[in-house]
Amino acid sequence: MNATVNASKECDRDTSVTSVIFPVLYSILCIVALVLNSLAAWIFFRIPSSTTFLVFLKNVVVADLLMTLTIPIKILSDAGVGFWQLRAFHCRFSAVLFYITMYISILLLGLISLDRYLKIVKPFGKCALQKVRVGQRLSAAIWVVMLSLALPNVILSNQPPKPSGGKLKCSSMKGEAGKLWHEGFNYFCQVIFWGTFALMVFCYTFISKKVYESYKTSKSKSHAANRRTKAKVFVVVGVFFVCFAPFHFVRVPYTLTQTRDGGDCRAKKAIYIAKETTLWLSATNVCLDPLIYVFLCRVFRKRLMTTFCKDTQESSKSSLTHMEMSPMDHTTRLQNNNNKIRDLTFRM
Ligand SMILES: Nc1ncnc2c1ncn2[C@@H]1O[C@H](COP(=O)(O)OP(=O)(O)O)[C@@H](O)[C@H]1O
Repeated sequence: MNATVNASKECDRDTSVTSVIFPVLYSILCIVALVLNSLAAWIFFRIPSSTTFLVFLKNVVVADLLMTLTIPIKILSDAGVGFWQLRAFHCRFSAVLFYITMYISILLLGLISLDRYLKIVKPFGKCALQKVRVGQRLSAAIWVVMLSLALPNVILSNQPPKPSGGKLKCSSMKGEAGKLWHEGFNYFCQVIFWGTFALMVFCYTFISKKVYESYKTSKSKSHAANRRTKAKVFVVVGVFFVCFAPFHFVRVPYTLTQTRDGGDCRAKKAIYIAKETTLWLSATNVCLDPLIYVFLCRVFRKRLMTTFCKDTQESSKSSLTHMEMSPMDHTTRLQNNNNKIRDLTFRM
């Protein structure tokens, strides 16, 4: 670790392009995310938390809203507007909140896929993880653990800021211990992302297999419907992978440029641009999550429709107490195990 401190002092970042492009991209993202997530929050907090699924979705909305609120500070700090103190505030507090809410969302999206999987394996909710209380405690534990683990990133960013080449590097505010924690915590976050991705692939592959089997045994001729269901299942994993994977490929080499000495300056600059680009891509997830609510959560969809089209008010009432299942579905599920699987998956 003796090679860690003052890693890239002599290699200044070229921010002539990034200080224009990223503020514009983040501004668009922030406006869209604010509208979509405020609407999602407004709808969700009028729906009682009757299932673990709703508990997790509500927590994702809160994490996404918090992440969205940190974006204006990133925009100003990237654009070089304001004093270097604003950049220091971004490095010490705002960026940490940005990252940590991103990982809280990732963990919750993993729990949502597990919840969907359990809904098929144990449709009558016998598993502890399917209890609302357990879901609430688990969500609270994720917030407490993640915020506590990120706290040293705040506390150990305690060195006097040394702006270089006009833009302060966040790692320059960290001492040896700060850089060590920063690097270690980034490895931990890699485990969170790849672990969650593996869990999602497992759960959604199982779900899609069950859907396929249910179509086969029910001798459904509707290949188009089968394909649609499979597409629905994989859109969730696909969106997750496309948004987050590029950033996680780049993050480790980038972190090493922050914590280790040496290395080619041009390569470091390229990795910085790659990190900023892929980070923006990850941040787009705050806009895509509300689309997943519409896509996965029938009660959310119904509420949305009652809000905007009065005609559907009556039909929605019945579904509010039985999230994802109408009384008709109950009967069908009891009568036919194959239909049950298909019904559940359609309602993801
Ligand atoms: N996964 C993470 N979780 C929490 N905080 C993080 C994470 N990654 C980086 N940070 C913190 O966010 C701040 C900005 O980090 P980073 O984006 O790497 O710096 P820079 O903006 O100079 O490229 C730092 O204080 C860092 O410790």
